Amino acid sequence: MTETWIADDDRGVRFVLAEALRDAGHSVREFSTGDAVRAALAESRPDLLVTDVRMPGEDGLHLLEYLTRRNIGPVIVMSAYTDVATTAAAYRAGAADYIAKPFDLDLAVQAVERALAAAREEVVVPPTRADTHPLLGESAAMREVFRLIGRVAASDLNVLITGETGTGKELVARALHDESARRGKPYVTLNTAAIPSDLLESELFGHEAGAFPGATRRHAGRFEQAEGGTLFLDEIGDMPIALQARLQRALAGGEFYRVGGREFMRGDVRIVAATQQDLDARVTAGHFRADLKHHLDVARIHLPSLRDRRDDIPLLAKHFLAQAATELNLPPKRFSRGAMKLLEQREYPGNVRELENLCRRLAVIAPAVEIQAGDLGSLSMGQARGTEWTEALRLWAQDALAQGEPDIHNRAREALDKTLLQVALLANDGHRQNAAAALGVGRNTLTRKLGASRKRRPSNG
Ligand SMILES: Nc1ncnc2c1ncn2[C@@H]1O[C@H](COP(=O)(O)OP(=O)(O)OP(=O)(O)O)[C@@H](O)[C@H]1O
Repeated sequence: MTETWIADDDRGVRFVLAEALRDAGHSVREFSTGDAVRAALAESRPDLLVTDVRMPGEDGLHLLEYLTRRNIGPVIVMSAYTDVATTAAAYRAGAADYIAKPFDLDLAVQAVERALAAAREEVVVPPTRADTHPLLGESAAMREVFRLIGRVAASDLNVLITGETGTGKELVARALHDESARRGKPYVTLNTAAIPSDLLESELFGHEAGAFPGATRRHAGRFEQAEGGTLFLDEIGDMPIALQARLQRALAGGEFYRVGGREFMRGDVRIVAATQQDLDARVTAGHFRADLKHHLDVARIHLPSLRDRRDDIPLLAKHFLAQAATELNLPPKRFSRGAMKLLEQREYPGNVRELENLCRRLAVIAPAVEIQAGDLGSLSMGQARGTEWTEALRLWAQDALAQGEPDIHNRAREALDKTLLQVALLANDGHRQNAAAALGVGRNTLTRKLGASRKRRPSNG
């Protein structure tokens, strides 16, 4: 039987709503304050809570926040205050529905049934594997990573994920959570490098109202939000040393307190941390606490760079190209042999992320169904990475010659002119004189070339 709790200081409201819900087959418990609900939560959990907003002691919105953070619910808020601020605050805090008082009993019971049905649906529909595990790879190095994920996920150990930028550390963290017993509980992330250091502490541990200027309300930190689940700390190597000390104490003692707070909080959170930096070297240099590293680095998963697993490039490239076509609603494309060869040889300082971005751009920019090495070349030029574009040009020419295409030199020159002109005009807001100066050619030359590429276009297309 569904257990529904009602919190309202108005006895009359509690009574009629409880009776209506019992008639509808619910087991109902009634509470006159938010504090009483909190106390009862120590022993059991409701399937659903209906709560008033204004009650003596803890109000309904705080109660709602408390339950949402712990994944208890759904919660329906009812109130005589139907102003936008109160209603919006309730939804923002995770309310499943908002009932205005006085209410129609039948409609209230329907709202309860609806919220319960939606919550059941959320639990029943399992995410497909494709959604949760987009981690691809066939290379020996990646197969070893998959094996490690499987083994480590089943344990409850803290994990340190290492690897260069864009190698998939975040995907691995997510996979560790999804494959663990904590799946279904919160997965919360905090990027240490993306948040100003003076805000990091309250982001991580939360703060009490009035803890510092601007802290108007109590705020739950990521630690609390992740209760029962996984907390992913990205770029942990950048964490300021003072905060490292606090994190270390929280991990060692299993306890922490909010900024400006006195009450110790106990947390059951698994920590997965990631870094692109050599954490051992940072410890030696005195930038990272050895004891904290010891707590985070219980199990380690290292992600190889893309240059160390080039045999994964075709699989990844085809996947990203198809994905971009679907997402951007474009016709599907494929790589020519020359283009794929170039992709496999190219350098990727940004690793898989760079390959992904490149494939997305090709999905948009390449003119034909089959992507040629030349299409890649025109992208590489803009990246100004050494002689990469001449390499692309070389492969394009090889491709074109092998297929017996005529007039190669003219086409290459035209492509070169057109690309340079477009880039220069774009960079100079269409101002021809400035564009010409930037390219190091006279204005007349630019005008002639512009005219030439315009004139040639109809006969080409
Ligand atoms: N093995 C993989 N299979 C499919 N996609 C991948 C793989 N590895 C990385 N990606 C994709 O590459 C991009 C970068 O991955 P992710 O953000 O996980 O890297 P990261 O190592 O956390 O990077 P950073 O250190 O810069 O934060 C994402 O879009 C991700 O989906």
